[in-house]
Amino acid sequence: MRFDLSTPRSLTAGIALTLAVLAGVELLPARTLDLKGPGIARGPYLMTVADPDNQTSLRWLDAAKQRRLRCHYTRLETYMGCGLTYVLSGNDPSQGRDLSHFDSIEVDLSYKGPSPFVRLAVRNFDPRFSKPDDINSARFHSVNLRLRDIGTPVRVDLNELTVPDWWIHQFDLAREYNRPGLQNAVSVAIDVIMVQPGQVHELEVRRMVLKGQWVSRDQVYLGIVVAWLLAASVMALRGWTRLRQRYNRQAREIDALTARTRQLRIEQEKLRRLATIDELTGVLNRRGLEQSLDDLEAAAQGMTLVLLDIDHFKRINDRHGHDRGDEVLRRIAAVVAANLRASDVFGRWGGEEFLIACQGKRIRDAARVAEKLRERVQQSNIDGPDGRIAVTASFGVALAPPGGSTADALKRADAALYRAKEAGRNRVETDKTQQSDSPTTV
Ligand SMILES: Nc1nc2c(ncn2[C@@H]2O[C@H](COP(=O)(O)OP(=O)(O)OP(=O)(O)O)[C@@H](O)[C@H]2O)c(=O)[nH]1
Repeated sequence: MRFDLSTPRSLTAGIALTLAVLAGVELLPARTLDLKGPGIARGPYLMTVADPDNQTSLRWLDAAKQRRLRCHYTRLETYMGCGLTYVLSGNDPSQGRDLSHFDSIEVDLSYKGPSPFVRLAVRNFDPRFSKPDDINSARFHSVNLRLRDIGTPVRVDLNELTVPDWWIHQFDLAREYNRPGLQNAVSVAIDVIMVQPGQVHELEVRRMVLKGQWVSRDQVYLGIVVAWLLAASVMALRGWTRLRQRYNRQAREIDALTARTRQLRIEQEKLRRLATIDELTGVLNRRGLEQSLDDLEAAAQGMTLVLLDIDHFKRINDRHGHDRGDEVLRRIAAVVAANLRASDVFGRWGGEEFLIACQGKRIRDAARVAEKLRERVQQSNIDGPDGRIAVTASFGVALAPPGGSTADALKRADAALYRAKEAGRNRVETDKTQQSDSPTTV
């Protein structure tokens, strides 16, 4: 199963696992170390010095079990030890046991005597300052157990152990060395201090067991937090990657759509152009001309219209054939186009008839343009296998004043053209009804 926190199933599984781990930590049996157990510590040793008299002042009451000891000093000695020691180091006095994993020590002891408390002490060998040949240089930690606290098994938290002032003063070390720490404990002792001559102290140590967790709760909690953070990070990363992939895919789709739209626009433009272009001559066809005239009319700036009709074109067709007739049409279109301005609108109005719309021209100027075109057409004789084709054209010119009707102007241009034909062809006639010399431009 893929662990995905975004699914309710995985989330439930994650929560269940967390609860199971938390419960497991609570239910896990405690880690124990019985100092009196076999092979754990050497001893217990009586706290004697090499003074043969002390042998009698300090002795086991049960030599076989070595649990009960009695101290009775009859006179003041240099060292009046009254207690027992468990040695945790082996042959190498600098190698002790790491007790830092333990939280507490359970002691079961009894005491009879005048002392108000019994002392529990642990020494820790620290290679930074402890010397193997001087056990006193191993850092001393102790806690005093008052009489009301003993007699029955008592649990002493290892945090209660402190480094006493006398030890700090004696070694005068840097402050950080005086902090409690049991990473390398070399001995654990139970004793009575400030023993006076004549006093009798009886001490029995029945149990000394260290207790702790196999895994520290803090570590477990930290592990759980880290695991959830990791899972959340993986989720976030996966989500981000998915978003990124979706974004890239959509970006690619948008690119493809944009390219397709661009292509369609180009094709549409091509089609639009094709629909407005005369296939034979390549100039605007009637539809194209009508669109352009509509635009000019909408601009309301006025225009002059020149209708051009090839003279006796039927005869050309008849004499030279339809193909040559087509060629003449193409040639005339080219000649006219070459003699117009870019702003002029020009196209084939139908058959052998062409229309020129000049924006903002006086009718006189338009007539002049028509005259020039007439000459150019006349000069454009077309040579062919069956001889030269003489071509002329007649022109009708009319004015569409600003805001005036183009259709009306076209009729008048047509009437003028008719007159040109009537008058013998190869000539320019202008519309008489709307003659005006005022410019149509603003
Ligand atoms: N080759 C060719 N001929 C065409 C085309 N369109 C029209 N025509 C011909 O053009 C001729 C026009 O003849 P008419 O309208 O009688 O006019 P015309 O012979 O030019 O006489 P006028 O205009 O009076 O000088 C017809 O014979 C049409 O068939 C074309 O695309 N190609």
